Amino acid sequence: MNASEKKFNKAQKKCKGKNNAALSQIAGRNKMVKSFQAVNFEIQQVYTLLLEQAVSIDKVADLKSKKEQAKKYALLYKDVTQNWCFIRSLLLKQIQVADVQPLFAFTATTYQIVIDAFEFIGQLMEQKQLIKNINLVFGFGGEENDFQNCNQIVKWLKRIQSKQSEAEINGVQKETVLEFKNISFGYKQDQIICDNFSHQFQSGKCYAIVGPSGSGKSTIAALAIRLYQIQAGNILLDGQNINKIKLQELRTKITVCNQFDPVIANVSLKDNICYGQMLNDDTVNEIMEITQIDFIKINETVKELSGGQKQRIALARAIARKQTQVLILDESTSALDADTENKVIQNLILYCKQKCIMLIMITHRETVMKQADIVIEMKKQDM
Ligand SMILES: Nc1ncnc2c1ncn2[C@@H]1O[C@H](COP(=O)(O)OP(=O)(O)OP(=O)(O)O)[C@@H](O)[C@H]1O
Repeated sequence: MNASEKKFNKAQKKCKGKNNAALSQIAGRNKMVKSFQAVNFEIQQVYTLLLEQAVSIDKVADLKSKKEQAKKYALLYKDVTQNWCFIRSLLLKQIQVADVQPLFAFTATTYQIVIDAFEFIGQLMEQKQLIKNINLVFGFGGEENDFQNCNQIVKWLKRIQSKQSEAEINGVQKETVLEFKNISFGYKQDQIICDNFSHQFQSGKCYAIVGPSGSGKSTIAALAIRLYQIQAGNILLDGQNINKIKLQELRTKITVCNQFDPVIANVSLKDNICYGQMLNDDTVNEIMEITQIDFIKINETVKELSGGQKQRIALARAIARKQTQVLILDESTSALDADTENKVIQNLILYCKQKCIMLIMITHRETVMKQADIVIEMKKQDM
């Protein structure tokens, strides 16, 4: 066991039971947020929370002189808004500072989010002592300056948000090829998960990726959207190396609906599905039909949901992304009963064929596998 693994194990022990589960969940949700790149929606969510906190402040004095400072904060904020699950959990007091302290010991990149979020909060509160700052964010009982920053951020976020909304509409569908060319990857140097994997995926076709647990199916999805860097080979989207494609653009073209607990915001079903995009009610209703969402009305606020209901909203959100050319479903229907799952998969396949979207389903279910045009079997590597 090397030094970082020892640290990791020690930290995990400290971060007992419930906290550990909550943090893993947040890390998973954060991955989902990263892959969706729906920054404007995330901004709106955090913005609402901040606004609620700052509501008692009437107006901001001397905005102009603080413009540059506010811009800096806003840009920083935008960058880390991808980590909003974590920040939001802090703001909502769902987790406490003490819960996350052990994570500082983690060296794995997954937990970089924690450090990013802490750095952000630190900078937001103008470099004051870190923990003290976090308490200020929690309570918003701080000095006037903090509120001013908060209001300025809000204004800048609004501008960033309106620009992004404009950019996100007008999706076009076209023929797409996603090619994995002799790729090799392992999370650790001495542990190969994908060994010389190659496959060419075409749009309009439906694929199933199957194989034993741990064979690297989800890893393939993560590599396609550059959550990790491959160690050998190339991944090409329409002939272009994905490393050369802007992350935002790549993750707009390739949507991964993963098996993590999806982020469901306490807003209307429509807003949860649109997730920052502008869609009309007819489109949302059509998506609800495809994904068999019949347990809640379009304008109803989403509250308590079962696992299968959450999964259907996550699926709806994935297919609602207008610029998606490649849709990867990573066991996205695993919590549905057999009947509903079959209906949803059938509808999805039809929808993707009509729209010329490449559909890749990662699954353990034979019924799902049977509906695919092409089945790709992953093999577990010897460790
Ligand atoms: N973030 C990570 N850090 C380190 N190892 C990881 C990480 N994610 C997955 N692994 C390891 O990589 C291997 C492949 O995992 P992956 O999730 O891709 O498999 P899978 O075929 O999708 O499995 P399942 O069918 O159980 O979902 C597993 O041994 C897993 O423990």
